[in-house]
Amino acid sequence: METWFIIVVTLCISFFLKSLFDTIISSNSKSKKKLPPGPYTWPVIGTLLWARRNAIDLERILVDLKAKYGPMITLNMGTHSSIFVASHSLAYQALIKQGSVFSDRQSVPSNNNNRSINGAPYGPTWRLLRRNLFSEMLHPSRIKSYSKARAWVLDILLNQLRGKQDESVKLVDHFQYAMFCLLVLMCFGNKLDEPQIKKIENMQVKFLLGSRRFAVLGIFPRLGKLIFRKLWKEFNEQQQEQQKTYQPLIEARIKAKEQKSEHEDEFVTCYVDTLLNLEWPDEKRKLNHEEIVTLCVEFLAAGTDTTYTTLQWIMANLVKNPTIQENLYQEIASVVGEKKSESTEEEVKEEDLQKMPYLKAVILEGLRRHPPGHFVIPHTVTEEVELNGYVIPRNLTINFMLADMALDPNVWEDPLEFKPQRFLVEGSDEEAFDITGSREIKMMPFGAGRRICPGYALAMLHLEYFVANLIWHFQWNPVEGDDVDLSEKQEFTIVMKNPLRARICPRV
Ligand code: HEM
Repeated sequence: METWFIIVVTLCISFFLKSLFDTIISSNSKSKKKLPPGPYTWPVIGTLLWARRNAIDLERILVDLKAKYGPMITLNMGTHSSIFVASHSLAYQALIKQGSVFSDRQSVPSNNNNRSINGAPYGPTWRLLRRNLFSEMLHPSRIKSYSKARAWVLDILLNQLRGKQDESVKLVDHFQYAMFCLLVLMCFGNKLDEPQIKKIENMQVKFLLGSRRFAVLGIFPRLGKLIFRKLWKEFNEQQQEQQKTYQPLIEARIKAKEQKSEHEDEFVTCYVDTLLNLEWPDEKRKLNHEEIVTLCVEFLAAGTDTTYTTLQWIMANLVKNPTIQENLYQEIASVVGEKKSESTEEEVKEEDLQKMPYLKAVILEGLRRHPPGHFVIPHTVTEEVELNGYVIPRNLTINFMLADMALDPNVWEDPLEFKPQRFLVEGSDEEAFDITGSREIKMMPFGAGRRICPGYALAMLHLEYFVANLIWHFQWNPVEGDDVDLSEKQEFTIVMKNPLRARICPRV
């Protein structure tokens, strides 16, 4: 018999058994309550159909299903079933009120026991790694210690853009390069040259684009190694390439730390330093270099793509809406004055950003209208639990439709419009918008609750700093005859289908 035929039959049988197993587990749940409603999907056919869909298709289907079934929907996607939540108040009940139950993760394909922050189950490994990132690298004082690094990267970006003044520039490439320069420095403590940054950029982008295909390896970890041999090989090769690239940077950092006393004033702690100090309490040993590389890959992936994608969406809206751009420029100029010379070293300083409520409103509106991820990373529950009268079993993933929530006309007036002023509370002492959702969830571009993005404050700072400076240094105009197109496309995040091009004109 042909090998491919055996593989297809094995695959179909295993998917069928897995679906059956899920159904049995769900129907055997301790509670007599039902799963949230949803359409019936044939196990094998369903698998083949779902395999072809991306997040944008999935979201469109879910929006239609929401109209029919309500704000909680169960979808059998062939290989697994998932529950989707499309309501602010239910997201609040789950992620904030019952946060400890709703913060687990399903295991993903991994050679390292899920020892990354986003992949680790809710427990001691996750707590250790997340606390290290949050209290070491993302502590406000550490974030501040990188202000010189941000000024260095801004200078690189402004010089690149000045060189392109009369062209219609494809901006996202420059935003991407800038974010990599910054995050690589924060990660490895070293200002790398352009070819090195480009190499890392390409490797990380390849890894992120592959991650959707690699997800299938986690569904049947053992059988998957046999069935998807080529994919496993590719996955392993990518991991080896990462090791080969990052290992020398880690070693260089260890050396630099040994010589630290010679350059004490210039020494700023980087992510690798914090990881080299960390110890697994259960095994009483330090992290090995392979484990450190995994965490560096995560740091770069989480901190670059999301931010430069959002930066592009925000700048696109400012090109499309000249009045909003002008209002923003007026606010910036009222705080720091007009730009006086051509120098790219002049900057809107970080401490000035606090005095710019309209800038903050522009960034929040960008995150509402164009969150880079339309769903959170799938959660699971630590124990079977009920939500809104339905059962959430342990073996199913639960996801939150954050982009859809941000367009709910019951919460947001004219939800499709880009209106930063909706975030301004004029003449009121009311606190600024709470992006963490700890009091109420109206939108959640960073997630909410215990798994909320730990990098949200850093991301907000990066967006505010770069948008303010890009608007203060240049006027941004549409390219003649080329209307800014806000259509979406899925890559790792949801990006502009037709990347932004603009004519940029220095203010001085
Ligand atoms: C505009 C920028 C960003 C957006 C919109 C964003 C959004 C998100 C979202 C939606 C999640 C999933 C939350 C969940 O599963 O419930 C997440 C997780 C995460 N993000 Fe971000 N993020 C951004 C920037 C960053 C930055 C700058 C870093 C760090 C340098 C970072 C590190 C992480 C990590 C480590 C996780 C996993 C958290 C966990 O599982 O406990 N992110 N982010």
